[in-house]
Amino acid sequence: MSVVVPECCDDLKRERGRCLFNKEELTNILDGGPKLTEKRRRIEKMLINTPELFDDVSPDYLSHEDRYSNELRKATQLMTTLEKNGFTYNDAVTTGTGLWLLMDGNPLSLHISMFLDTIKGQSNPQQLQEWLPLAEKFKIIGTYAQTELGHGTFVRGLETTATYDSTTKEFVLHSPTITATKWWPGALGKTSNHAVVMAQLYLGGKCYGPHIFMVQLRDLETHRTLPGIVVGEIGPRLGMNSNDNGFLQFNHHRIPLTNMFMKHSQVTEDGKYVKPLHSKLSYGTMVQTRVGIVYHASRELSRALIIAIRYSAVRHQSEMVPGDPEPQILDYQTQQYKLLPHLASFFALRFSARALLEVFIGTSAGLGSGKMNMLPELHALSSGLKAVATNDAVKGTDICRLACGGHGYLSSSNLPRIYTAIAAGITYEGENTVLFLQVARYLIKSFRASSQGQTLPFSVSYLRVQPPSSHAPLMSDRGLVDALGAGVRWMVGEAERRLQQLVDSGHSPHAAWNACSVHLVQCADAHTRYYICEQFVDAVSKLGETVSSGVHEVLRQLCRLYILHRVIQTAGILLRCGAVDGKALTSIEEEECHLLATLRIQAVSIVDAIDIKDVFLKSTLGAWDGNVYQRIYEEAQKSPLNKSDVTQGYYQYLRPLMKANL
Ligand SMILES: CCCCCCCCCCCCCCCC(=O)SCCNC(=O)CCNC(=O)[C@H](O)C(C)(C)COP(=O)(O)OP(=O)(O)OC[C@H]1O[C@@H](n2cnc3c(N)ncnc32)[C@H](O)[C@@H]1OP(=O)(O)O
Ligand SMILES: Cc1cc2nc3c(=O)[nH]c(=O)nc-3n(C[C@H](O)[C@H](O)[C@H](O)COP(=O)(O)OP(=O)(O)OC[C@H]3O[C@@H](n4cnc5c(N)ncnc54)[C@H](O)[C@@H]3O)c2cc1C
Repeated sequence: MSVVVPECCDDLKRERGRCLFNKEELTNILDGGPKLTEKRRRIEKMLINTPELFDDVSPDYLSHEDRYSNELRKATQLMTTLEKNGFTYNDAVTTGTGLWLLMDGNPLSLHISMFLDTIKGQSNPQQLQEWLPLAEKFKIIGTYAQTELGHGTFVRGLETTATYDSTTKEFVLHSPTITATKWWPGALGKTSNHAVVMAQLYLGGKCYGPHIFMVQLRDLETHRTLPGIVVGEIGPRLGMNSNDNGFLQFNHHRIPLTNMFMKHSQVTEDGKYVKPLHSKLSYGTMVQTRVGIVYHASRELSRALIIAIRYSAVRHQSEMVPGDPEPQILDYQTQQYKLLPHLASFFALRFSARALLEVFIGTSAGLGSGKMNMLPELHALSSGLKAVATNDAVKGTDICRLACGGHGYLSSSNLPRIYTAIAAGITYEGENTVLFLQVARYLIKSFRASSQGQTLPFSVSYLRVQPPSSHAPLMSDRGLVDALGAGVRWMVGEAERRLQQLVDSGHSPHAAWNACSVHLVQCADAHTRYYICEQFVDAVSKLGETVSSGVHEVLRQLCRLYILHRVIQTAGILLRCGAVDGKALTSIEEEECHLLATLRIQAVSIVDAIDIKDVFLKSTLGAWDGNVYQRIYEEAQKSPLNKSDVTQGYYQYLRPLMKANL
C-alpha cells in the first residue's frame, strides 16, 4: 500500500495554527544561541544526506552479533562523515545528533567520551602528546575500565592491582580473584584495543589507592588479545544491546612505568610516590561525564515528550461529553497532568545543565592554576544533577510511553528504546542513591560549618543558620522558591539533629549516618531540585530582557508549572516547617490545573520548537506530519513473520499439537 503523506494532519495543523510565540526564537534559546542552531542544522543536513547512517532494517530484527556490527558500521561511518565535512566527534555529541543516530548504545561512545576525556584530563604533557593524536584519529580505540564484578560504587574497594617493579620500570597488572574481573565497560568486549584501567597502585608493598593506567589490550594489526589479558563481551542487557559491554582479566600483565596517568600523581623510576594536590583528582573523568549526562538525559526526555505530545494531539479517544465527537486525548486534564510537568522539567534540566557546565568550566580553569576550593561544590552539584536528571528522564519517558496507551509499547514508537537507554543512566556513572548520599555529606558538612560561623559556597548559602527572611510575596515565583529553600533547610536541620541524637545516644557516626540515610537522600534530592528551580527562575528572568514577549510568556508559564508542581510534591515538608499553609496549597493546586489548560494550547508548538527531525526521533507516533496509523501499519509489515503467510513454526510445532491425541 503506498502512503500519501499529507503535509501535516488536520489536528496538528490546527494546533500549530494556535502558536502565539516565535518558535525559532525558542529553538535558539534551547540550542544556546542562533549560531549553535545553525551549526546543529548544518550537521543534521550533512548526516541526513548520508544514507549509510540509517538502518535499512530495524535492529530489533537483527541477531546479537549483527546488531553490534550494524551499529559499529554506523558509528565508524559517522566519524568519517564528520571528519570529511570539517566537524569533530564532539560536535556530534554536543548537538545530540550523534546520539540520536546511534540509538541504542554504540561501540565508539566510550572512546569519544570517557577514553578521550581521561587522556585530556589525566595525562602529563608527554603522555598527552603521545596519546591524544592517536586517539583523536582513531589509531587507537579505547574505553574506561573501572567497574569490576565485585565493586562498581566503591571505587576504593577495587581489587585489580598495579604493582611497580623498579627493576624493569614496569607495572604488573593483575586480577587476583574472580570479583576483580573488570565488568561492564562499554566497547570493552570486542571493539577496544586500549583501555584506561583503574587499579590499586602498589609501591614497595604499600597500597596507594586507585590510580589510572593506559593499557593496550589487543594487537593493533591483528586485533588479537595480547598475552596476559582475557577479554570478552558480557551478554545481553535490558537495553543498549548494540554496544559490546565487556569483561577483562589480567594475568601479571606488564606495562611501562610511563603508562600510569601522571598529571596529578606521579611514580618516579625508583618507585617514589608524588601525591596529587587533591586526593580525588583521579575521579575527574567521572565528574566530567556526569556533567554531560545531565544534558544527555534532558535530550532523551525531550525526544519522548515530542513523541507523546504530538501523538496526544492526533489520538482521539472516548467521549468527554456524551454524544460529542471523540476529543484529542491531550484535552483530558489527566493527560495534560501526565505530560506537561515533564515538559517543564525538560526546560528546567536544560537550563540547569548549562549552569552546571559553567561551574565545571570555572572549576577546571581553577584546577589548572592549582585552586582546589571549588572541587567539593562541583562534585556535589554534578552528583545531584546527574541523579535528578536521570531519575526524571527515566520517569518522564515511561510516563510518555504510558500516555501513548498500547501504541507506546510498540518498538516502532521508539519509546521503549529511549526508556531502556536512559534507564541505564540511573546506574552508570555513579548509582543515583550513592550520588545523593555524596550530596548529603556535603549538605551536612555545610550546615555544620555554618553553625560555626563559616561562610558557605554559593549553592548551599541558603542553608546558613540565620538566613535573611524572604521579602518576596509567597505566591510569586521567588516567594515559592524561597519556601522550597526553607523546606530544604528544615530537612537538613532535622537530619543533622537526628544524626547528632544518635551519636549522643552511643551510636558511631557511621551507624548514625546509615540510620538516617533515607532522610539524607531526600535532603539531597530536595536540595538539588531547589537548585534547579533557582536556575530556571534566574534563566527566565535574565532572558526576559532579550526575548520577545511571546517566548518569554511560554518560558514563564513552564517555569511557574515546574515550581508549582514541586511545591505540591513537597507539600508535606512545607506544611511541617510552616513555609506554606493549607490555604496556599489549595490555591497552588488550582493554579496548576489552570496552567495545564493554558499550556496545553501551545504544547505542540513548544515541542516543535525543540526541533528534533523525524529521522532522529525514529518514531511512528511522533512524526511531524502526525500520520500515525499509516506509519504503524507500514512498520508492522516489515516484521519477518509477515514474509510468509504460514511460518515454519506452524509445521514444526502447532500442527503436531493440533494433530496430537491430547
Ligand atoms: C556518538 C556517541 C556519543 C556519546 C557521548 C556520551 C554521553 C553520555 C553517555 C555516557 C556513557 C557513560 C557510561 C558509563 C560509564 C561508567 O559507569 S564508568 C564507572 C563510573 N563509576 C562510578 O561513578 C563509581 C561511583 N563511585 C564513586 O565515584 C566513588 O566511589 C564515591 C561514591 C564518590 C565515593 O568515593 P570515595 O573515594 O570512597 O570517597 P568518600 O570516602 O565517600 O569521600 C571522601 C571525600 O571525597 C570527596 N569526593 C568523592 N568523590 C569526589 C569527586 N569526584 N570529586 C571531588 N571530591 C570527591 C567526598 O565528597 C568526600 O569529601 P569530604 O566529605 O571528606 O570532604
Ligand atoms: C549500561 C551500563 C554501562 C556501564 N558502563 C561502564 C563503563 O563504561 N565503565 C565502567 O567502569 N563501568 C561501567 N558501568 C558500571 C557502572 O558504573 C556501575 O554499575 C555503577 O557504578 C554501580 O555500581 P554497581 O553495579 O557495583 O552497583 P552497587 O554499588 O552494587 O549497587 C547496588 C545497590 O546497592 C546500593 N549501594 C551501594 N553502595 C551503597 C552505599 N554506600 N550506600 C547506600 N547504598 C549503596 C545502591 O544504591 C544500589 O541500590 C556500566 C553499567 C551499566 C549498567
